[in-house]
Amino acid sequence: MDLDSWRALQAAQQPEWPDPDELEKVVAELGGLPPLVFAGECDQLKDQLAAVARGEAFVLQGGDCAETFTGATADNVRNKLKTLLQMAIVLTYAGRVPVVKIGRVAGQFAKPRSKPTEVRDGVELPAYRGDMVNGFDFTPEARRPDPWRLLKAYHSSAVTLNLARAFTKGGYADLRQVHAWNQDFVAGSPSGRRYEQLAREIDQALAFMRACGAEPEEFHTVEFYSSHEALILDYDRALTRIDSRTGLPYDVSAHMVWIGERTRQLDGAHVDFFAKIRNPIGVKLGPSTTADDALALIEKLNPANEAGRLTFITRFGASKIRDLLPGLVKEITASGARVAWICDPMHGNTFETPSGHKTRRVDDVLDEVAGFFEVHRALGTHPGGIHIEFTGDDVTECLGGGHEINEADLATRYETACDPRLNRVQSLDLAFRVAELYRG
Ligand SMILES: O=C[C@H](O)[C@H](O)COP(=O)(O)O
Ligand SMILES: C=C(OP(=O)(O)O)C(=O)O
Repeated sequence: MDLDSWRALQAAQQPEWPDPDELEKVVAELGGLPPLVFAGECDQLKDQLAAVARGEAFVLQGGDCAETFTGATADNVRNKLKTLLQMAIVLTYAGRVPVVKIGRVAGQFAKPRSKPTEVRDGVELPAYRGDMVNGFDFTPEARRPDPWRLLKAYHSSAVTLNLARAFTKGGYADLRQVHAWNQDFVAGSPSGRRYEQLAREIDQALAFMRACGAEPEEFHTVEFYSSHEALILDYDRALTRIDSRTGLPYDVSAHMVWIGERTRQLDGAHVDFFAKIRNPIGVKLGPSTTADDALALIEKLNPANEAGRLTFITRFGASKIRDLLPGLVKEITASGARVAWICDPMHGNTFETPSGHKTRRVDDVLDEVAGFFEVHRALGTHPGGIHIEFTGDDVTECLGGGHEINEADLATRYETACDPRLNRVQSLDLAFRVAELYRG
């Protein structure tokens, strides 16, 4: 199998590295570094995603739009996990469904952009493409792509994943901590109070289980998986290893990787590379996707029709999902293809305010999710999960939600390096809404 056949194809959204020799050195170094995840863990996630495709579990996938090197701190990682755990417990308890927890973490350092350059006050510089490629500051030095950043992305991913593993396996994710996840600014919000009630019910259920002598391992730790958009192919190729058990290639930079809306060209480099690796993979599908496009992607990426291998992450926008999703789901279901369907209610709902802030309305996010459930319920197919951009902090990047953030508030704590994220209260609101939709 030629793992490098993608090199002969058109690869969209790649940086123009100024010095190919430097890139070669970095890639050689990355190639000798240990895996961040094990192939067996990727297989385990694939099995869980197969359950999602069968309608037996639900995916909660989320994290920053763009992770940053300076953001890889204990507080940040803990706050993100706390949010994810709170959302997952709401979905599990109120939605009555097993939740597969996947972070957009430990590798989400590269961004596709609509325009290759950015202009400010008449000065034009390369667009920021994520910390893996260049710096956020608007200076020629920062915006120059630097291949040594690939190595920094690896180390930052390792640090983040190490923390995430420690938090999820070392007691923090224990169900007895269910109240601790609800502290600070989130606790006083309506969803925070609703959560507290739910946590009390969980306490009682746990006490009852303990009294019965039952205390399964699952109550003390959670399975948590990493994922990112595998955009910069030099990075993901350098971290692809042959699994000693099976002799098959896995991208060991994350458990799951996905192809973005801007790089899913059927004859492009990304699809070719993804066809070779054995991880569970996702493909983002935007409003221009036809059923034929999706069927051709299935043929290339999952010819064996293995459940759990391929997840479609739709991101149509609230105003389009009810018109565009049914045709796609109908034809793909009729073809017999086994895919999991996940809704990304963020990327089709972005707009810019007159103040120049990229934002999203929480109402649009909720509406797209509602549309996703309506379409799948009407067709008898499984609404398999959500894919969101969120943070564990009290940021003001999306409009509306529990604390009613309005346009004038956006500048207060607008901290994203790329697209606007839900804050923790908004994320919790969403989790309650999704749980209702799931049970309904
Ligand atoms: O996160 C997604 C994309 O990278 C992002 O939406 C592109 O943003 P842009 O239109 O500002 O380039
Ligand atoms: C770029 C992203 O999304 P999309 O490919 O759907 O635009 C993303 O999820 O970061």
